[in-house]
Amino acid sequence: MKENMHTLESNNSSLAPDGNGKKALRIIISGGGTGGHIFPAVSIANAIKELRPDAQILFVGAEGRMEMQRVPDAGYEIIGLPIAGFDRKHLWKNFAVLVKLARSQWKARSIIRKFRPQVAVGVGGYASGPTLKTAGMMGVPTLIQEQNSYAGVTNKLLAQKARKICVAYEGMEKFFPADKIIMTGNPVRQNLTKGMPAKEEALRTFGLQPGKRTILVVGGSLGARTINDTLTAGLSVIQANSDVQFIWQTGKYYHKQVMEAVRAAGEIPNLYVSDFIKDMASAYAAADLVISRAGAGSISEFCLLHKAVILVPSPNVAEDHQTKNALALVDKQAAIYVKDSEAEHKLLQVALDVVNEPAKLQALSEHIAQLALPDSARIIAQEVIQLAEKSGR
Ligand SMILES: CC(=O)N[C@H]1[C@@H](OP(=O)(O)OP(=O)(O)OC[C@H]2O[C@@H](n3ccc(=O)[nH]c3=O)[C@H](O)[C@@H]2O)O[C@H](CO)[C@@H](O)[C@@H]1O
Repeated sequence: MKENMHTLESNNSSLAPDGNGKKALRIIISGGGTGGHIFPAVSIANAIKELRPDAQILFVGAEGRMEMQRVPDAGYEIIGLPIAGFDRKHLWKNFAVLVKLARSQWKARSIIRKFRPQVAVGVGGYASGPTLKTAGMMGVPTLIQEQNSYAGVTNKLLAQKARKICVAYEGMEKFFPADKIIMTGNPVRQNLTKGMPAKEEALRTFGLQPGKRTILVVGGSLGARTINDTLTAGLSVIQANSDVQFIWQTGKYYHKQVMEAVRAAGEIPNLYVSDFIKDMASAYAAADLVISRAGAGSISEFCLLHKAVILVPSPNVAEDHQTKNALALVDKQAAIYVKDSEAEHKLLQVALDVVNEPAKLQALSEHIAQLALPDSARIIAQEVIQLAEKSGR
């Protein structure tokens, strides 16, 4: 923290215009909790930097959450707030949550005072609440980005004060003031759309063989119990189908248990297992077919990369929004849908059938490609820069 504060102080010394006579930009991006919030944020930051390399960008996240590792990995500075979510099961525990919220607002205030941003961008997740609320109260213009077809609680609250609301689905006027909405799609990390590795090279990074059909299995940024249980129960099927290879992301929480089962099953050379895949560009390049949860960010990536996919939406998310995300694709023959409750008895067989049917893979890929919304990060970055330039700060 001391180090962060040191950087903040040095940021203060650069409030003057840059060498080109343009105003030096200072932008806060806040939110996180899961990859679905963090990676769009990183992508927006990258696009701002592409347009304005002089811009200073500071992330504000939640202490102990995934963004505290992933944002520095992407090359940006982040400060954590001591924020936590409300515990709906144990109401008595929420006193501590309220104290953390107050401390977070106080800390956000001090960060904003020191960094003096011209704009604060919220991408959803715990930290964006206190950061954007405080920014709004201090007169800093705010922009929010909603990834899903169903608006999160934090974004709904922040929408009243926000200047712009960037969305990825039609019909978001149900949640947000229509005049602030801009249809941008979800920003995807630039390394996934530019300069992907060749398939053979990608397979080698996972220790897999070139020339074999490959299935990438991802359970969103945190992993998915149903998908992991299905593959664990199917280890002998995977072993028996050695002409098909698997790249399996388990998520941090399930990794140990999965690895025990994999070790007990004996040698499976056609299987690569990891808790989290940092190099998603290689994972996508290697895959002929993807099995995945239906998180909004993942779906945007499948569309942009034209990936044939089987979606197993999580039934445990607000308003069942992953099923809605998935059905929007399934209705256009752009994805295959397997219900969470049916995954264990049919997912693996459906995947093995489809991956061996080139015409089906091709059709899925062509249909999903039509749903891609490219340029999302750049469009959002332009909005952010415009707000910053207009602000009197
Ligand atoms: C359980 C839950 O609350 N899920 C929500 C969460 O999903 P989740 O955090 O899983 O997010 P998404 O599916 O939207 O995106 C996952 C992101 O993680 C990346 N990735 C994934 C695995 C991996 O090993 N490495 C890696 O880099 C993917 O490339 C993608 O960029 O946020 C989404 C966007 O708000 C929501 O739609 C989801 O419903």
